[in-house]
Amino acid sequence: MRNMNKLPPSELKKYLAHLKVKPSELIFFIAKPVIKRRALLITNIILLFALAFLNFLVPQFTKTIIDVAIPERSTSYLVHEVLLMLGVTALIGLLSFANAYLMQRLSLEAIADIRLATYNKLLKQDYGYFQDTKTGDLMVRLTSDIQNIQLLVSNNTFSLVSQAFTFVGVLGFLYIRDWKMALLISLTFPILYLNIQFSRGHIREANAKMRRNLSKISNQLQSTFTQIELIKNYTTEAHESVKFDKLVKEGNHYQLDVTKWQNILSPVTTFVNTVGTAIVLLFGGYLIINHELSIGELVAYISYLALLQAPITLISQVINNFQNALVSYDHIEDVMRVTEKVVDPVNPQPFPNPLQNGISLNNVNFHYTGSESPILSHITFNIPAGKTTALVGRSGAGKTTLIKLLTRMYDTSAGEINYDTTEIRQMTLKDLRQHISVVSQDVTIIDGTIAENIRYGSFGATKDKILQAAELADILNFIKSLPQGLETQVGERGVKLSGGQKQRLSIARAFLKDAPVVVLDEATAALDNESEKLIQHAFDNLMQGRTSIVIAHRLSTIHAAHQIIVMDAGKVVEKGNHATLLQQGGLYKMLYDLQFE
Ligand SMILES: Nc1ncnc2c1ncn2[C@@H]1O[C@H](COP(=O)(O)OP(=O)(O)OP(=O)(O)O)[C@@H](O)[C@H]1O
Repeated sequence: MRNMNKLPPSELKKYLAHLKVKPSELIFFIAKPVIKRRALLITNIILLFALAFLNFLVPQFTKTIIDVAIPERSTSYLVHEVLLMLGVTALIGLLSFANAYLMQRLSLEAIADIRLATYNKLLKQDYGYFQDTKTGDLMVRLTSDIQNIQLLVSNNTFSLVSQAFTFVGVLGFLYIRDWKMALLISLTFPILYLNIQFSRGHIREANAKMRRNLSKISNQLQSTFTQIELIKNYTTEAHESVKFDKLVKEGNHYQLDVTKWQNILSPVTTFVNTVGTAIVLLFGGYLIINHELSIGELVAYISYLALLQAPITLISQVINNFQNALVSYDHIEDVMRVTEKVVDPVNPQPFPNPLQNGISLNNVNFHYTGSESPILSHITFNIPAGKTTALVGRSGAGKTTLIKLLTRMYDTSAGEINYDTTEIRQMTLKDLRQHISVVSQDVTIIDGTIAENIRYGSFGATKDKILQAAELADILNFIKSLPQGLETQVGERGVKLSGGQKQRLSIARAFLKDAPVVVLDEATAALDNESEKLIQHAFDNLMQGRTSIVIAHRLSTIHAAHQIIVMDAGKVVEKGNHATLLQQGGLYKMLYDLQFE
C-alpha cells in the first residue's frame, strides 16, 4: 500500500508545533520492542561496528600498496595487499548482507509488536468509540502510521550510529595528521548539509502534492465511471473534461518541480563534494611537494573523504523519517491514550445462570456522550426469566439503545440493570456477553463459508451441531440446495443471500451459541410472507425456554408475548399484554390500528 500519510514539509512543521507527544517518548516507544529482541539487537550492533572498522581499513591497503609495495618493487607484497583488500571487501559484502537481513527481521518483529498492541487496544475500545471515530482514520493508524514508524526502525537509523562513529574516528585522525586540512574539509560539511536539507525539502513538498493530485485523479476517474449515466443525461462531458485536464496539468507542475529540485540537488552535491576533494588535493599535494605526506596517504585521505560525506546525506533522511514518525506516533498515541469507559470490575461476580427472576431495570437514564438530551429516562421494568418481553414504539423511541445497555455496549448514565441480583457492572464483559445472543436487524455476514458464518464465536462446534442449529433456524433446506452446502462461500464474491436468509443464518449462529438470554431485533425491511413466516418460526424456536427480549416492528408477531413494553421518546409509556394494551386504547392501540388500517 502506498504511504499516503507523509505530510508535505510545510504542513509537517505546523503539525510538529502542536504535538502532544515528546521525541523522547517516541524513542522509548520504539526502543521497548527492539531491546526485547536482545540477541538480534546485539548481533546487529556488532555487525555495524565491524563494518565501520572494515570500511576504515580498506583505504589503508591502498596506502600501503602505493607507499610501500610499489616503491619497494615487491610483487609478492603487492599481491598480498591486493588479496587482503579483496578479502576485506568481500567480507564487507557478506557482513552487509547479514546486517541488512537481520536488521529487517528486527524491524519487522518489533513493528509487529506495535501493530498488534495498537490493534488489541482498538479491539478493547468501547462500542461507542467506533460510533464516534471514522473508520478511515483508524485504518490509517494501523497502516501508514505504523509504516512511518517502521521507517525509523531501519538500517538507515542504525547505520547512522555506526557512520557517526566512523565520522568521528576519521575526522579525529585527519585533525591529528593535519588540523588545517581537516578544518577546511569540515567547512564543506554545513554547506553540504544545508544543500541537501533545502533541496530535499522542496522535493518532499512537491512529492506530497503529487500524491494528493494522484488520489484526486483517481477519485475523478472513479466518479466519472460510477456517474456515467448522470454525465450523459446532463451532457456534462465537456465540464468533466475541463476538470480532468486541470488535475493532470496540476500533476505535471508538481512532477516538474520534483525534477527541478532533484537536478539541482545532485550537481550541487557533486560540486560541494568535489570542493572537499580539491581541498585535500591542494593541501595534500602541497604537503607531498614538501615531503610531509606520502602519495599513498593522499589517496587514503580521498577515500576517507567519502566516509565523511556519507553520514551527512543520511542524517537529513533520518531527521525527516524521525519527524514523520513523530506525527504518526502522535496519531497512534491518540488511540493508546483513550481509556475505555466500559470496563470489567475488579472483583467480578459470575453471571447468574440459570436466571431465576430475570432482568430488572431500575430508573435507568441514558444519554450519548456529547449530547445532553436524554435518550432514555426513568426506565423501570422487569424482564421475567424464561419468558418473552416485546419492546414496541415509534422509530427513534430508544428501543435499540435500550438493548445496547442490556449487553453493556454502553453503561447507563444513571440507574441500575440487574441480572437476578447481580448488577450488570459486577460481571465481566465476556461472561455477560457469552450469556446473551443478539440477532440484530443489520445481520453481519463474514467473508467465508456458510459453516464459518454459523460457527463464528463457537469455534469448536462439530458439523452435526452446525447442521442441527441450521435446522432449528429453518435454513437447512436452503443450505442443502446449494451444490457445496455448508462449504459454500458467502460474503463478497459468493452466493448472494437474501435478507431473510441472512437473518436465519444469524439465528443459526445464535442457536449454536446457546445463550440463556436472547435479544431479537426484528428486521424492519419488508419481507415476503413466506420469508417472514420462516423467520418467525426460527425466532419462536430460539425463544423457547429462554429469557427473550424482542423489538417488534410488525405488531402481528407479538400477540403471544408475555409482556409488551411500549416506549415513546425515551420513556416507558405503557406495559401489559396484547389484550390489555388494546383495551387501554393508548399508544399501542394507535400503532396497532395504524398497521392494520
Ligand atoms: N450513536 C449515537 N449517538 C447519538 N445519538 C444516537 C446514537 N444512536 C442513536 N441515537 C439517537 O437516539 C435515539 C434513539 O435511537 P434508537 O436507535 O434507540 O431508536 P429505535 O427506537 O431503536 O428506532 P428504530 O425503531 O427506528 O430502530 C434517536 O433519536 C437517535 O437519533
